[in-house]
Amino acid sequence: MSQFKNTTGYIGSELLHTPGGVRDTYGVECENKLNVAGKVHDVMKSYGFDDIQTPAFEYFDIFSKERGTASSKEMFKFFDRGNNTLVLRPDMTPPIARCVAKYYREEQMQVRLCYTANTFVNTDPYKGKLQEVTQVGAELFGDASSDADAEMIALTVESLLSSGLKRFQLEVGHADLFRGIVEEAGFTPEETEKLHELIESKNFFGVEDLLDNLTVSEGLKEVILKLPDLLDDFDEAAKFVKERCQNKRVLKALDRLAKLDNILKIYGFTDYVTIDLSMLSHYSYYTGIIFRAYTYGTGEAVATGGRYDGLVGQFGKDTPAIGLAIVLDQLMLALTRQNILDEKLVSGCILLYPKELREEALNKAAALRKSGENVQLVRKSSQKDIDLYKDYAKRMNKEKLLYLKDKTVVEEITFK
Ligand SMILES: N[C@@H](Cc1c[nH]c[nH+]1)C(=O)O
Repeated sequence: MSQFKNTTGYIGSELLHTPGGVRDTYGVECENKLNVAGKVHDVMKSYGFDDIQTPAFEYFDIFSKERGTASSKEMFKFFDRGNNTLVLRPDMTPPIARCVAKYYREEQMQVRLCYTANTFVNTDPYKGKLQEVTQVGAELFGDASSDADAEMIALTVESLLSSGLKRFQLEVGHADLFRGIVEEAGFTPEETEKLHELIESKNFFGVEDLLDNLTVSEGLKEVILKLPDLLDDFDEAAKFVKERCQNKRVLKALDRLAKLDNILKIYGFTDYVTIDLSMLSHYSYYTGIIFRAYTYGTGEAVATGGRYDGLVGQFGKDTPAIGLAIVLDQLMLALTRQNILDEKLVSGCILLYPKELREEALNKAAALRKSGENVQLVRKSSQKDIDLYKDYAKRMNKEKLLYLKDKTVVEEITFK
């Protein structure tokens, strides 16, 4: 910040800014955000998840390269007094995995944990991406079954529906498909990274170019180039791949997706789900199914998740895991742009009293609060007209103004 007082001594507007990439949420927007977070959280609780909170910053090692989370350059780093490197968590999954290894080390059965927490990613602020987002997430440990896969997909669908969102698609893939294909092709890590990058940025001319310059069978080439178009019929897509690639990892992944597809039919959520065999994982800790949900109004995913059977083991407890996160800020953006949210939430009341009636007012406010009403006390200035208070109550989106006129008379003015 350059200077915050100008020559006349007034505080400059620089002081009112937040850094690029982070923002304030207030008023109706904040109310709506907390409401939606509450609804999603209720769905997670209804699936038997218990709450957990972890610190906003951790030792760097929790998020180091081996964990397979966000890259080091995408993290906000700083030092404690002992010169340890700390990071603002870019992702909730490694800290929860750490907790499971620490607090549930002996548990042999499922552990279900959920959270509402902010994550911080140090992206280029000029790219317009939020650097702090709220996630409402759930992680299921100790269950390697395809039933668990399907349940987490169902939970994602139900969480999104609970927010009021109606039109969205959950794309489901498998982390081992890409890995198996490049393994079969015998690509080097550098070639694999390049291919990953090109597919991720949907640069299929680039992909074709790259494949033309590598030694790779026609069949595999076809698989890599055609996969993104094979979204309509999973069985057809799987057949197409199997005819061209017999890699064990790939076959196992296809088998797993077929099982998932069958269980999802029982949930009745197949309309919301598309199996996309070309999907890539954005974090390398994923080992099984991966998924992301998209809707209108934002290009970014409103939910992300996947299976990560190797991560908790890195913290000392070998256990399978799968989880999801609803990206609340993206979801709110979509709900706003789709006109699903209330633009004006009216709630609570103001109890206005002259100072002579203080005791009556305090008693009345206490009684109203006990009965569940939200009450804001305002002492009336004898200089100010009642209309000023009416306008104020409206501006503050209150449902009503209660004006204590004398010991027993309350004038009620409602604004709904
Ligand atoms: N933490 C992941 C989502 C997730 C939760 N559990 C598994 N994956 C993300 O931020 O994208």
